[in-house]
Amino acid sequence: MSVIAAFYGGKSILITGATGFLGKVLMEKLFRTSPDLKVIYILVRPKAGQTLQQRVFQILNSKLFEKVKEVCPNVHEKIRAIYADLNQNDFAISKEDMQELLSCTNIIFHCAATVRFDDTLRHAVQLNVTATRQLLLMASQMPKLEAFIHISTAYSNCNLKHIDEVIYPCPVEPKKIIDSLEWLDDAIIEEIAPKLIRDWPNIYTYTKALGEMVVQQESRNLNIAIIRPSIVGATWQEPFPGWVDNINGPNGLIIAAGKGFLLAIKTTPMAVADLIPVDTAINLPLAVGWYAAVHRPKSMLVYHCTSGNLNPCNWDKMGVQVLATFEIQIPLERAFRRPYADFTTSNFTTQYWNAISHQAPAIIYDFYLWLTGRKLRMTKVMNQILRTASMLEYFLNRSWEWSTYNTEMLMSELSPEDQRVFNFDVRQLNWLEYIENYVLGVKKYLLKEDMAGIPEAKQHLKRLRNIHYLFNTALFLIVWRLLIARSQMARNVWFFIVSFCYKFLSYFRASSTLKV
Ligand SMILES: CCCCCCCCCCCCCCCCCCCCCCCCCC(=O)SCCNC(=O)CCNC(=O)[C@H](O)C(C)(C)COP(=O)(O)OP(=O)(O)OC[C@H]1O[C@@H](n2cnc3c(N)ncnc32)[C@H](O)[C@@H]1OP(=O)(O)O
Ligand SMILES: NC(=O)C1=CN([C@@H]2O[C@H](COP(=O)(O)OP(=O)(O)OC[C@H]3O[C@@H](n4cnc5c(N)ncnc54)[C@H](OP(=O)(O)O)[C@@H]3O)[C@@H](O)[C@H]2O)C=CC1
Repeated sequence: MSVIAAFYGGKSILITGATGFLGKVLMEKLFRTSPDLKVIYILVRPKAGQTLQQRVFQILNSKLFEKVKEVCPNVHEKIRAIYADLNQNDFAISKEDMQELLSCTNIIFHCAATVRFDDTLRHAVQLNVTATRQLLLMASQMPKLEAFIHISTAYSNCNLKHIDEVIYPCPVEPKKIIDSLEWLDDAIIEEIAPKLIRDWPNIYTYTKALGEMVVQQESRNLNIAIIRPSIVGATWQEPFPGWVDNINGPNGLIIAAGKGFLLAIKTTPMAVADLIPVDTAINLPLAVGWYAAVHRPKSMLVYHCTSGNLNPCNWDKMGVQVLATFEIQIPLERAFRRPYADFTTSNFTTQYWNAISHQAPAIIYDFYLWLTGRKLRMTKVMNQILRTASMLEYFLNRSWEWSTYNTEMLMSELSPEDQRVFNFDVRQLNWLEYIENYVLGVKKYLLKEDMAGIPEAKQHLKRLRNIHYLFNTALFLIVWRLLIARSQMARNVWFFIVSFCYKFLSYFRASSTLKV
């Protein structure tokens, strides 16, 4: 029997960000392994025309929750969606709901955040810093609270090369930033943002670092732990391999490569691709929640949830495997070109590829759409992909060392059964198999493509390959013909090649005649 699963039995658990990528997987695992838990409170806002109930209904009826419904048939009764907007004072939670949360909650998993790299400083501070402070204030009024687990990111200190499992101070106090945002207007805030974030690559990582500082400063006598996952990817094993449902992190680029939109990207091939499967990234907080509540460590512990130092994989290996899977086994439907990718570290080559292989074909394709009276779209899609690629460049061209002392220590504290049920040992991960399942998951669960369409997609790739060869041959012949017409040197080379071939063939024919 799993000690951790038993620990969550009968508990009231509060999750923020439960409608997000990590939040959904966390909720699924809790219901599947501890179906006897009392209730999961989730703080949700209405979105895209859907009420809270519709959002919860959609999540519970998704493929991800299929196994949960078998193990925990009354899952609908155990989930309590509470209206909340983390951008508002007191999260806009009603008095009655607030009372219930304060008096009943045993464990908090704080996953909500804005993960956009290009968010405004005001919004990112509000969500990643102020809301965290507000939640800690709420937590301090919860008499039954046993543990508060804060999900941060391994890149919150990506301005450093070696990162330990400690909280590093930010140059400016979070409180000062929160206070000044109250009276500064948006234009000024955006002007000072680059000066504030200094050597952080974007507002997201900077505000996550501020969020950690707030957790440290406002921890009072709470039992808190911080988890820092690196780049979170599709599920490895649970509830089934390859599940993924958003275009963040690598997902958008994987699609762009598979569809043949993206043929090159500025990447250091040997840099470590520090991916972590989402099921691993939630098993660790679940184990930490148990450990913090039961063992009550004297100080707040930080846990790195990374793969680089235990089971490294580089971008080259990852890129090659992604492309091979698309090309040979699981092509995407209606690809624009054959999946192919070049890794370049030079700015000049990147600009060249962007102009010749990305923007020019997009413009030509849009011209064709215009001629045939259809809506232009390729240039917009291509610009979006190139913008995303340039935002991710920072992470594709650097490697970090994260120490994992606390994570490994926790691993050794678990019983063999818990090590199996709440596995976060990435040393057991087979990258090639994982990437294959990941690519399959992108096709099946993210793009919702039918597997029955694979033969047709393969035929389409074959046609694209033939068009590619035909196009290259025609281009070569045209260029060569023009060169011969205009340059004496080209004519000499041509003459040399033809006479060499002729001599070689004559010699070959003569020697075979002699043998007879
Ligand atoms: C060898 C490799 C070389 C490869 C060679 C070539 C390829 C070879 C193969 C590939 C190799 C494999 C690895 C690849 C490298 C991975 C690197 C990963 C590094 C990650 C580091 C992360 C570190 C930190 C980790 C963390 O700690 S945390 C999380 C990280 N955070 C993020 O990852 C957010 C980033 N992104 C943004 O910040 C925003 O995305 C932004 C970018 C500003 C754009 O923003 P924008 O242009 O506005 O575009 P979007 O709004 O995003 O959407 C755009 C459109 O897609 C639509 N759409 C949104 N959803 C969906 C959805 N489900 N389904 C369908 N559509 C959707 C949306 O409707 C909109 O369509 P529309 O409405 O325009 O028609
Ligand atoms: N994905 C990754 O690669 C990594 C993620 N992390 C961290 O993990 C955590 C979860 O990330 P992930 O699941 O990927 O992010 P998502 O963007 O998928 O989910 C974010 C969650 O926060 C909620 N949220 C955002 N704004 C509000 C608001 N104003 N009020 C209420 N809820 C809000 C969203 O709700 P709604 O659905 O309504 O928008 C959603 O549930 C974050 O803290 C992130 O920093 C760390 C490392 C890597």
